[in-house]
Amino acid sequence: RESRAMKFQRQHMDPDGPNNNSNYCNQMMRRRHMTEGWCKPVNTFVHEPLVDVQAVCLQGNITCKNGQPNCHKSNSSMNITDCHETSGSKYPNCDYQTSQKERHIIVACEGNPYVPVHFDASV
Ligand SMILES: Nc1ncnc2c1ncn2[C@@H]1O[C@H](C(=O)NS(=O)(=O)C[C@H]2[C@@H](O)[C@H](n3ccc(=O)[nH]c3=O)O[C@@H]2CO)[C@@H](O)[C@H]1O
Repeated sequence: RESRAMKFQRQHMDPDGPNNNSNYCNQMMRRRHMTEGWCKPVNTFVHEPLVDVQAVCLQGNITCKNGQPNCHKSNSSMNITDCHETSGSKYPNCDYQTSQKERHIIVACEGNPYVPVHFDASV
C-alpha cells in the first residue's frame, strides 16, 4: 500500500522537470496515474530537489484550507508547473493546460518523520 508521503511524491514531485513543452501536463498526469477513473482537475508539480520540498515542513507554519494547523509555506518561491483540466477534456481523454510558475508553495505535513503529505496551494 502506498504511503501518504510516497503519494505526495508521485503526485507532486518532478525535480528534473519541466521539459518545457505544452504537453508536459498531459504526459505527466498520465505517467503519475492521475487520469485513472477520472481526470484529476488540478495538480501542481514542483521542480525542486526533494530535500528542499521536505524542508518546507520546518518553515512558516500556517492554517490549511481545511482549517487544520499543519500547513507550511516555503520561505522562497519555487519552480512549479500547474496542470489544469481544459474545458474540452473528457475522461478518459484527459486534457490539461500546462502553466510554469515561480511561487511559494503551501504543503501539509504529517508523521514522524514530519514530511509533506498534501499540496494545499501556491502563492
Ligand atoms: N491539513 C491536512 N493535513 C493532512 N492531510 C490533508 C490535509 N488537508 C488535506 N489532506 C489530505 O490530502 C489529501 C488530498 O488529496 N487532498 S486534496 O485537497 O484533494 C489535494 C489537492 C491537490 O492535490 C491539488 N492541488 C490543489 C491546488 C493546487 O494549487 N495544486 C494542487 O495540486 O488539488 C487537490 C484538491 O484541491 C486527502 O487525503 C486529504 O485528506
